[in-house]
This record gives sequence, C-alpha cells and structure tokens, in this order.
Amino acid sequence: MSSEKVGVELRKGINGLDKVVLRESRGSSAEVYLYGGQVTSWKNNHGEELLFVSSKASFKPPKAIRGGIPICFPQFGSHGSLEQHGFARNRFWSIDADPPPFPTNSLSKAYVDLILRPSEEDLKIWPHSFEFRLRVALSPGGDLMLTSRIRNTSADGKPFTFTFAYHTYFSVSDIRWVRKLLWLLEKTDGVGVDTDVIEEEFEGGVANDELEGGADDDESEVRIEGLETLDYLDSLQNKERFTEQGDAITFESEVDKIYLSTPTKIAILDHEKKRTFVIRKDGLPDAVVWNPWDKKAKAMADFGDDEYKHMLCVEAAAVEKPITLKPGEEWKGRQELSAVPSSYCSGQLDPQKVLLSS
Ligand SMILES: O=P(O)(O)OC[C@H]1O[C@H](O)[C@H](O)[C@@H](O)[C@@H]1O
Repeated sequence: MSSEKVGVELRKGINGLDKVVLRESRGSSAEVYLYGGQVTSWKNNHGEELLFVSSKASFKPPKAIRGGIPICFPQFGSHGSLEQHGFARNRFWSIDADPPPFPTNSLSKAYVDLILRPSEEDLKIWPHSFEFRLRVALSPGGDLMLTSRIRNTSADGKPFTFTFAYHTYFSVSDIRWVRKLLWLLEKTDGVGVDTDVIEEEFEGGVANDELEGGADDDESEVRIEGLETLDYLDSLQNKERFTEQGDAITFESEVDKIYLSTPTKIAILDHEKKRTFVIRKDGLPDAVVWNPWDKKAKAMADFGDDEYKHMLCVEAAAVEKPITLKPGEEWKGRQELSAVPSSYCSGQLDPQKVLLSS
C-alpha cells in the first residue's frame, strides 16, 4: 500500500486491530481487517452496509470474526483434518507492499494487497510452504472484488492440496417468506384477519407450521437464482448428494448445502430492499449456501438469537474437487460482488389463496 493511492487508509479497528479502509470517489467503501485478511464492511454509494457482521462478533484472536467475508483456507468446513474452515481466517496477514503484477488491468485506485505465509506453528499442522496473496479492490462503481493467488513455494518438491471458500455473509431483509403474507394482509386489509394475532403466532412458530408450503417460491422476499436444478451435497444430511428440483431457492428452515459445478454468476434477490446482489466468480466451481436458522443461532456464542433472519451466506468455493499445486504452481480464485437496485416483482401474491391452500 503506498500513500499516493487514493482512498486507502490504515486505521485501528475494534480492539485495536489494524484495518484498511478503502474509499471510492462516488461514496462506496470497504474495510479489511489484517486479522483474517477479512473484509468486514462493504458499503454502497449511499453508505448502506451490504454485508452482515454479527453484533456479537468477537474481534479477539484466536476466534474468527463472525461476518463479512472470512477466507476458508486451506480447508473448507470439516472436509479434512484441520480445524473447521482452516487457519487463514484466524491468522494475522501483512500488507504486501510489492505484489507481483496483476495480469488484469484494474481501473480501481482503492485496493489493498495482503499476504499470508505459514508460521513455524502452521507448518506443524499443515507442512506446506505457501504464499497466499489477496487483493481486495473497490471499483469506481462500488463493486467489491477479491482475488486470491495461492502459490506452492515448497523447496521439498512436494505438491499440496487444499479446499477454499469466500464465506460471504450478505445482509438481507427478513429471510422468512411468511413475512410477505403479513405485509400483504395488511396492505389488502385482509378481511376478518387480525394481523397482530398472526404476527404473534408466527413469532411463536404456529403460523409458520400452518402456512408451510403455502406460498409460491416466486413471491418470497429473499431468493437465490442460478442454482436451480443443480446437484448439491447436503451438510445437514451427512453430505449426501441430491438434485435441486428446479424451484427458486427460498428459506423457511436451516440450510447448509454445497451446490456443485455452479454457473459463474449467481444472484440474490431481495424484494423488500429492492436490491439484487450479483456474485461473479472464477476458479471457484462450487457455491455453499448457509443459514443457521433459530436453533443453531442460539447455540452460537458469537451470533445473536434473531440475527439469522437478516443474513445469508452464499460462498464461492472449491470444495468437491480439491485443488492441487505442484511446487512453483499458482492458483487463482476470484469473486466479484455487485449490489444493484432492483424493482423485481414476479407477480401478485393472493393472500387468500395462500392461506387457504395450506
Ligand atoms: O461457525 P463457523 O465455523 O464459522 O461455520 C459456519 C458455517 O460455515 C459454512 O457455511 C458451513 O457450510 C457450515 O456448516 C458452518 O456451520
């Protein structure tokens, strides 16, 4: 990082941890903690936060920061013998003052290059020399681009193998589709329906059961497009393989799936916020979708009980087919996030029809 770069500042963050703040001239910004090499904030031109970070996130090493974009390396999840999601997310990264040139021309002036090399302790648990270079960049329009370059620097002639994910936590409006019904009932003056009662029952879980299966997926508040009809491994069912049945992906309970061989573009549509996130990825064939829902949320010390309603993880990943690098070889994995205003509406929801069809 050099001083002439516009919009790049090194600051102290929570608990005195170093962070880099990126700013673009039109108003967008991002923050990256050196701890974890982790993006913890991405704001659009209006200053609206686009990522979720838990209000209970502990910014205290060695615990990983709950939210933003943790880097899972050299292991995603429990797919190996290392700690969950590997160690990159709870190591201190350094600013890479002189990174090798980037092959792509970037218009961005707001970027930072970080580097992670294994410590002696790391080599005891994962005996492979590597250099992990991460560039985090904001485009003039406010897109957030993360590029990882991982190189095998071993002198012992041995290859190594890893799995990887950008574990992005998106901030979304209430993910539970039943919300929409309440809103519509109010709007249409739902004849003879007391929305306060429904609201109470819903919070108590009653309405949720009664209405289950009643709403068309099209009408949900938050949905993912781009993963329909794909195969996935269900982490809630011993990583068994299933095929998505072609419906839009919406949320009414815990989900933890690894979609395989996904397209390079995936969208998260948020009807209420009138916002669509577009994820473009390269070198990362898989996409993990995770929401802990209520029970798991309560079980996590660094996650608020109700916060699951307003977050969704869609994680560009390489899990099913681990990546192997011979000495001297480099792998590149890129994720580009855009948040575009949208007035998407796939049709009118008829609350009566929905309520009666359950
Ligand atoms: O609690 P963490 O170690 O941060 O993991 C949080 C979640 O990450 C991923 O999305 C995995 O697929 C989940 O199984 C896991 O629960």
